[in-house]
Amino acid sequence: MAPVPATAAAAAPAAVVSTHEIRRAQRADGPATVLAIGTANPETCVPQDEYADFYFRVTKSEHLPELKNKLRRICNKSGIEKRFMFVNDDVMEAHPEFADRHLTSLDARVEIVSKVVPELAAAASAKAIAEWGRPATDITHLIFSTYSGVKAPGGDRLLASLLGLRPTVSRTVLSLHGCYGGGRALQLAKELAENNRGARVLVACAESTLIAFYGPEVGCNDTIIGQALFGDGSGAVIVGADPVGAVERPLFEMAFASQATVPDSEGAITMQHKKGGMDYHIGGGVPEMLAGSIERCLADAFGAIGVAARWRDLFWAVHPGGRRILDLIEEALGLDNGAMAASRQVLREYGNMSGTTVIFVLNELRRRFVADGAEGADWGALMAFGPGVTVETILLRVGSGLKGN
Ligand SMILES: CCCCCCCCCCCCCCCCCC(=O)SCCNC(=O)CCNC(=O)[C@H](O)C(C)(C)COP(=O)(O)OP(=O)(O)OC[C@H]1O[C@@H](n2cnc3c(N)ncnc32)[C@H](O)[C@@H]1OP(=O)(O)O
Repeated sequence: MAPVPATAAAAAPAAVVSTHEIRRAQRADGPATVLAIGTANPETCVPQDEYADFYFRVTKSEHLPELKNKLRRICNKSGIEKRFMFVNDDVMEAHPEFADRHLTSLDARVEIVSKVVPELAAAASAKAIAEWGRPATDITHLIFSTYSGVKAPGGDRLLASLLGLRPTVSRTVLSLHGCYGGGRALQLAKELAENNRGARVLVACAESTLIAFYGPEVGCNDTIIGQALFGDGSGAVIVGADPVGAVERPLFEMAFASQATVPDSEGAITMQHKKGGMDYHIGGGVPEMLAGSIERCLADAFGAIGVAARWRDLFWAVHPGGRRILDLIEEALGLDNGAMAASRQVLREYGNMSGTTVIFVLNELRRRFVADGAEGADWGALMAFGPGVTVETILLRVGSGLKGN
């Protein structure tokens, strides 16, 4: 053992405190709680019934009428009415190479998204911080999730600076989690908030399809399905334990969180950055695969905390990956058609914004609780899915800030 220098020995505390005591003092007393939510979208809004015309025009693909009809058919059945996006006529005029995935375009795409995605996240975060009611410098941890982040220093650094966060804010980036990014970020925020007394964690998810926007190709149905479903948006949540009475408003308590990987599902959803933009695959059997796994995930989660839950008594914040996913999950759990109204509303108004969508759903649920005085369900489940295939489950309880509105 190395000798202890005299100066270090002199600086040692008089009373010996065990690391167990130090650890106990660091832990929060209560559960991680959602304290504020904010959302934002880019300006360009395309109605779903005009999307096929827009897409085939800007990608100069009118010579493929069968694919255009297929996109129209899927758009009609998508349960989506409109979507927001950064891609518009100006972007495509400035970057005609984006229309052809075989041309090199990743550098140009990264150049754009590494600016606009953190800016969008800043817009959503600023709303969350304003609602929270405390200064941005009280944020202790930042978790930034996006599939557009392929650069260092990353969007988390730009976001922290746009918001004026303290230089000691502890930053983490989650990348390429796709549609389970929001669920993963919230789970991580729960761990941080409960294990660091006084921590206030800003979760910011932001997605832009610009990184993966290219023209249609015969034989590549993934492109058509992606074009029919996905949109751009950002959602931000502030999570902390032991809310400060007069200032902070507990919206949802996070009682338990878990992650599960669906067996034999590795190739079902994939994403990979390539020279012509982000390549993705969404297998045809994804809705069935999720519907077949969801009940086990819920039973395991409620079993772990010893709560006997009846599915139809819960409130639901489920990632609306596609209309059929919500239909099959409702069927698998024996739920009424209205159980996932918040997810369906977000799908209708924004499409699938990948990892950020579940935050929009949480915001919509909050809106509904405020509107009806938090009548009804006390317990609920947030569920998000993505590549892996990965299922994130968070058990929620309505917070005191939503009761008696
Ligand atoms: C803003 C714009 C720009 C966008 C750019 C794109 C950028 C995307 C970038 C993001 C990539 C990230 C991906 C990774 C993350 C995924 C995470 C998830 O959400 S996981 C969840 C991801 N979401 C899902 O998994 C979507 C779930 N699916 C659904 O919700 C529904 O199936 C539906 C709405 C698509 C169609 O309604 P439904 O009642 O089923 O109607 P029908 O039975 O009548 O079929 C109509 C047509 O659809 C066809 N088709 C169907 N599926 C697929 C497929 N996978 N594949 C190909 N085709 C498919 C079918 O063959 C038929 O064709 P046709 O015979 O007419 O020629």
